[in-house]
Amino acid sequence: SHAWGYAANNGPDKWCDNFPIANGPRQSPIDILPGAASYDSGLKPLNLKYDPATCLDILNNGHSFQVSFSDDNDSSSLKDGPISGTYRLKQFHFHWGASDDKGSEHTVAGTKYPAELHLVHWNTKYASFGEAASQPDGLAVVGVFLKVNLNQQQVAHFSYHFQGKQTTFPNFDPATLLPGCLDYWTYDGSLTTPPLLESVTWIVCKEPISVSSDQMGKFRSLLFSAEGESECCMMDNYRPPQPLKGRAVRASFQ
Ligand SMILES: CC[C@H](CNC(=O)c1ccc(S(N)(=O)=O)cc1)c1ccc2[nH]ccc2c1
Ligand SMILES: [Zn+2]
Repeated sequence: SHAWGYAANNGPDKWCDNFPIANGPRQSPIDILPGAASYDSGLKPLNLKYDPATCLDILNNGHSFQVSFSDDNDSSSLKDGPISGTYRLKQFHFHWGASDDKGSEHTVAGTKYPAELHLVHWNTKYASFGEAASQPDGLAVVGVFLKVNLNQQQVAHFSYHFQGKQTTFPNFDPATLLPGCLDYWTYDGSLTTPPLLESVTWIVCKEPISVSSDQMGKFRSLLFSAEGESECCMMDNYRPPQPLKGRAVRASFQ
């Protein structure tokens, strides 16, 4: 399989070599221009329902760490917002930078946040995540910006893991990662990592959540490398904004 990553030799500028859709018409992330987003009164509030009992494990997959959820029923799911039907939570993960001045994938009028959370959901009109991931309305990802609040307590205790390391992570409630205000921008986009499939309805929250600088330090202590390999800290695992190519960005708020 393709050894894509975020280094100079296998990073975002090289992904088009093995994944030509990288230059497709609905790639993500994008730079969100609030002044150019059109308020759509038809957009409903997000209806997020998460059951901590569905939280399975935490895995360092070599590109980020992801917390996976059992998705054999609707107990952790997303409805309303810009979507129709029910989308089940599959996993969440983060993207972050080597320093607090970068790390988010979406940007807001050029502003980069130190990190970005992605809550990945799939449309239950399809049989599985894998099938949904290849459909234009298959996935819905809720993006939440993280900002550093110097005396903020820990968001969650993710200690460092080698690539491939997996540990149980019982009863984590992802609702604790949501901002108080769920105003959002929405647009049609893609996965932000290979295979870059153009199957994502993006829902990016306007309000960031706060994390401690210690928490950011813990992210940066994660490793891209596997056990026994020369240690390579996991950071700057973000794709830069991609061309909008005429897409509309709608706002759920005025
Ligand atoms: C279909 C892709 C999937 C792996 N990737 C993801 O699940 C994924 C999810 C969200 C985002 S983001 N940053 O946009 O929120 C990026 C990637 C995936 C799943 C099963 C697979 N079997 C073989 C290959 C393979 C790839
Ligand atoms: Zn992501």
